[in-house]
Order: sequence, then structure tokens, then C-alpha cells
Amino acid sequence: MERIERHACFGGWQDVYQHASETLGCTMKVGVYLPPQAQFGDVPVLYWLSGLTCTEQNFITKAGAQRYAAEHGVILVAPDTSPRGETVANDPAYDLGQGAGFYVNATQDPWSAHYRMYDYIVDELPRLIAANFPATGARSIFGHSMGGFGAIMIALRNPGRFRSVSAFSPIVAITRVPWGQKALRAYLGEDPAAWKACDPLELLKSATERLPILVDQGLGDEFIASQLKPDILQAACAEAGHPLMLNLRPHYDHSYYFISSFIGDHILHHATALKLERSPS
Ligand SMILES: N[C@@H](CCC(=O)N[C@@H](CSC=O)C(=O)NCC(=O)O)C(=O)O
Repeated sequence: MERIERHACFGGWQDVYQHASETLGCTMKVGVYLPPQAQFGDVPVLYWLSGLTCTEQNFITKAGAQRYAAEHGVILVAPDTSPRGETVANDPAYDLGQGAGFYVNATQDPWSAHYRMYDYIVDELPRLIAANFPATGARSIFGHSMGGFGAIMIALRNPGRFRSVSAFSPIVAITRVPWGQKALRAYLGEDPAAWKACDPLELLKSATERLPILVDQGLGDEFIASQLKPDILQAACAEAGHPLMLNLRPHYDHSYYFISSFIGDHILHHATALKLERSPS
């Protein structure tokens, strides 16, 4: 991994790396925050998945997460949201193609050549982080909107892999809202089994690990009724007996002003889980 940015930040370092991704077949950028504790030994890792239109820059420049990562001693990893480049398929719309990878493995042309964000986040990126940074094996995951969907879906599909999961304004009813339907139709085609395999509402029914989900949702969010529908997640968790901590926040919108207001609560949630000793299974 080649470091292309370095900024001193809260006693640690906010870096940006680029690397050739085997999974995606393109160069990828990823933000890595190293807390001060990482100078002295291995620390846990918290993965952030960003939303539509984002690169690796949005979270590291807008969320204000580094203060809390430094306080709790966790590495923050914030990758780009899709494969990129002139040879990578794209779409003029903001909600498909580059900047809108949706954290799934595309099976349809022209997307299947590069769009394998699920494998990138689940396999390639953790391997790179383990090989290049002072990371313990303890990991957690969170994200925003499209990335909130990605975080919840990936945690549910990979029991035992993450210590905790949380989301801001996640697109949870992925098969029932315009953003999700458009992306799944393009990337996965009309295959109902492929849609079901990445639908958090379906995954909740058969989950073998009941990792509590922390969600913050602004009630002033312009997408709440059309794209987010937190009531559907609430009902699905209640039906499945899955623990959900849903904080509905009056006035807050869909932006990073909202995320930065509650990012400290989310990092505390993850740091608490990441530092718990696990009993041997
Ligand atoms: N129409 C908007 C939509 C883009 C948008 O709101 N993107 C969000 C994530 S939405 C769900 O995944 C975001 O995080 N934007 C980046 C930011 O820094 O705020 C548009 O104007 O493009």
C-alpha cells in the first residue's frame, strides 16, 4: 500500500493509502486513521462504509471521528465506495456506478468486470489491513446510508467476524426502495435469490448471531420516507427477536452534520465491544 496523504491528527495520523486491488481490478484509495496507541502495540479496527457519491475523503474530512478513535485507541478504516477509473463502467446518475457500489458483487454486464465491493470489504481489505498496520484481530463495522446497508448486511452475512455493528440512516429495506431496487436490478439482475442473499430484512430472519444493531436516524432526513423506512427495520428486528437500539433524532437531516453529532456515541459503542475479552468458544 502506498501512502499518498499524511496529516497529524489528535496525537495520531490520518493517512490515505492507494493500492492495486486484485478483487476490483483497479486502483483503490482508503483512509486509515492510526490512533496514538498504535505506536505502542496492536489495536482493534473499526471499518466505516460511506454512502452514495462518497470517496474515501468524505468521512475522514467531515465526520469528526478521529477525536474519538484517538480517545479509545481504535484504527479507523474508510474505503472508497466503488471501483474507479476510466476503464470501469459508470453511469451518469449519482446512485449507480462509480461512487455507488452498494457493497455487493455484481453479476451483470457491464458491472461484473469490476464491481465486487462485497468481496473487497469482507476479504481483501481486512487482509491488507492485517498485513500493513498494527491491528489486533478484533473488528467492528459501521456506515451511512448505502454504507449503513452495507455494514448491517455484511455483519449479518458473516457471523463471528465483527464484535459490533452500527449505522446512520441505513437503506435497510433494500429491495423495497428506489435506490436499492435500481442498484440490485443493475448489479444482480432480476434473480430473487441474489436479492434475498443481500437483504438485511431476510438475513435477520435466519441470523445465527444476534449482534445488537445500533442505528441513529434523523427525523428531518429528506430520504426517511422514500428510501430509508426505519419502521421496517424496527418491525423486522422485533419479529426476528434481534436486538436493535434505534435512536430517532428530531430535526437531524441525512448529512454529515448529523453523523458528526453522534459519531462519538457510535465509536464508544464499538470501542466497548472491541475491548471486551472474548471467552474461548
Ligand atoms: N441527491 C444527492 C444524494 C447524495 C447524498 O446525499 N449522498 C450522501 C449519502 S446518501 C446514501 O447513500 C452522502 O454521504 N453524501 C456525501 C456528503 O459528503 O454529504 C446529491 O446531491 O448528490
